[in-house]
Amino acid sequence: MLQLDGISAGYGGARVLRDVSLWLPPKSVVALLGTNGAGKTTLLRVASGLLAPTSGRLSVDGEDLTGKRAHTLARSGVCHVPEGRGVFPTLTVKENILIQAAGGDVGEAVERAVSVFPVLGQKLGQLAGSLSGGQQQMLALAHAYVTEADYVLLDEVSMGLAPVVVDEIFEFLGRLADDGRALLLVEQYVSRALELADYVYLMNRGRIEFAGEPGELDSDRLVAQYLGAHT
Ligand SMILES: Nc1ncnc2c1ncn2[C@@H]1O[C@H](COP(=O)(O)OP(=O)(O)OP(=O)(O)O)[C@@H](O)[C@H]1O
Repeated sequence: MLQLDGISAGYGGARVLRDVSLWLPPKSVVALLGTNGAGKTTLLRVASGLLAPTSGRLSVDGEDLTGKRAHTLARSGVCHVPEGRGVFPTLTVKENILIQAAGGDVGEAVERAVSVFPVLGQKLGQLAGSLSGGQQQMLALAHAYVTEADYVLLDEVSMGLAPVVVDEIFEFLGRLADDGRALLLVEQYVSRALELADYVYLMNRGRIEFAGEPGELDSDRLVAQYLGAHT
């Protein structure tokens, strides 16, 4: 279990998260939804060790990792696919995969990445920055599969992509979930996220305002209060 208990965090003097608790059980899919600026990205950053909380506790499989850096969280099985294109644009696709593999077998890593997104196999020597937006996102997402992370944090990975690419990405997320990875999904395509999710948290102004199963959510209220047009 990836567990955040009573987390407060922010940037400089600005407090963003206020006493947030969220649990991501193994092999589950949890959706984290909320308005722009609610603190979803900040929560993922705390969960992956990119931002130290000012109070509260972060643990993975029972081990207290509060205040530990991102590489320690990565070693404990946490993979963060960040907002935007999480690739190194001036490195080739193959070099990006090599970095994702973090010292593992490169040939095997390339094979795994290409098995989930075959198009990457034709682009291995190309600079990641020259790929289309969708292909860059596929490369970023391949990280989760290549590293065999148990807990995958996904920050709006379908943002700004063509519908056909969004379909492919959701298919991949379903495959990751079937593969037994736990997914924490921050997503603007709410209904698609809820189709995959076992559990959902709604966040507003740095606090969790609802936690429960998707079936318990009143979808009209959800759309009106939190989300705007992307359903
Ligand atoms: N690096 C930063 N320095 C200072 N303030 C920040 C920083 N990153 C985010 N914030 C502020 O923290 C608050 C929460 O931002 P965050 O990105 O976590 O929200 P979010 O729910 O992910 O929103 P969005 O859907 O717009 O990405 C916002 O008020 C934002 O302006």
